[in-house]
Amino acid sequence: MQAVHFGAGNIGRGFIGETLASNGFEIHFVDVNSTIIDALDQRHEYDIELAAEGHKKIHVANVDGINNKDNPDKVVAAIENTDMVTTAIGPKILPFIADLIAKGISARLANNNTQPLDVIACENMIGGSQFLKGEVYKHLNDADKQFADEYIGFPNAAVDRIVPIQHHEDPLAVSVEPFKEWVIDESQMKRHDIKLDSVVYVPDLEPYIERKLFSVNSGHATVAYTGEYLGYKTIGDAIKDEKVLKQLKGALSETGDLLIHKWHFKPDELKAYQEKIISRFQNPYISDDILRVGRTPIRKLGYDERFIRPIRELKDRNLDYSVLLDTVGMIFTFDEPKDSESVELQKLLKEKPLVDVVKQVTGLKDQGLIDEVVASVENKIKTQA
Ligand SMILES: NC(=O)c1ccc[n+]([C@@H]2O[C@H](COP(=O)([O-])OP(=O)(O)OC[C@H]3O[C@@H](n4cnc5c(N)ncnc54)[C@H](O)[C@@H]3O)[C@@H](O)[C@H]2O)c1
Ligand SMILES: O=P(O)(O)OC[C@@H](O)[C@@H](O)[C@H](O)[C@H](O)CO
Repeated sequence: MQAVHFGAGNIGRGFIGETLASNGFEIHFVDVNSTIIDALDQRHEYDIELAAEGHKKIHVANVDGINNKDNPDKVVAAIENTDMVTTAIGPKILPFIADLIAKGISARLANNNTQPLDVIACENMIGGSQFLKGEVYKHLNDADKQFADEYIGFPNAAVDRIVPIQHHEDPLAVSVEPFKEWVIDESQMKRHDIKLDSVVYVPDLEPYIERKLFSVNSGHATVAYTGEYLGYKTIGDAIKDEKVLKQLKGALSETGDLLIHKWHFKPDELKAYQEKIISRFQNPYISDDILRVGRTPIRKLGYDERFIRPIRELKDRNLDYSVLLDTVGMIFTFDEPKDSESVELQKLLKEKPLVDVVKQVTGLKDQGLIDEVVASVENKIKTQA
């Protein structure tokens, strides 16, 4: 079995690569980072280390690397014959790889390759694979689209494993937390004979992706933005501060209420899930930078993202969202010169009235909520000064 995986970064090598390799796949990693791609192509193997007592090593073999900037035709040829396509490159990058996937689909039609294929976006976003499908279809003609409708699936997925930015001499080495969870929407698949061991297949992904995004990611981001606001640099240091832990627990309590009301998760099971998440953030074997977890704040302030969506949906149900709103105020103070979206957000705040920036980045139309976000930001700017 062959897989083409876009994004040989932290989660790509540290989780998707591990899972595909342990299921017997030969993996063609596609990336624009020539250091990583050259090393994969020369060595055909790498090691993952578990960030836990014992530091267990997992060996991944049968891999190579293709640089899509230098060798786009090689990527298309790989897709033409592959059994699976996966991505972990970041939601905003998906549109930039869509044309290559489209060319791969056209090549399958030209060669009459009617073996069904699933393209699975493993990104932190709701509806990631279906979003990618929309981008891919922009590059297909009518015949290609008809072929893709029949043979190419874009099943949404949720992936969960904390993989911080890596600092090793070996560019391929990757240290990951032991916890891992990969869930795929079975109803959107075309290639039903491939069922990966250790992956959970569900008939409807929505409850799972919302539970993941609004627990792990809303919580993680709450620690990052509260921690940064209080002057911390890492998640591990920030979460030791009682104020940060209280903010995290408050945020999880609010998103938990939403998940229970909307999806009927059992309160006891959700509580255990949340407690596990808190302990994962406290893992002493991981050093995760606030800069990474808080990265791309404009994306994280999006309408369907980890703060604004639960806030909107809690408001619709007359439930409390005060801690989430308070945290949103702190996101606007996230001032990190190394993060281009943080720089852009700070620039917007200098150039435009606050209310316009809030409307632009959150996409909110509800004037009451817009006013509440503005008040929260003003409060945070005032108390920070
Ligand atoms: N790291 C985690 O803990 C984690 C966990 C779950 C999900 N995710 C999600 O996985 C995705 C990737 O995150 P990451 O932490 O691995 O990021 P990362 O920066 O480590 O990896 C992204 C990789 O994509 C590559 N890339 C960028 N533009 C590209 C392009 N045009 N073509 C090909 N490759 C390109 C980069 O060079 C990089 O190697 C994100 O959506 C993230 O939300 C991350
Ligand atoms: O990847 P992002 O920027 O959407 O979110 C940052 C972290 O919260 C995220 O990468 C987590 O580590 C991951 O989602 C854990 O599964």
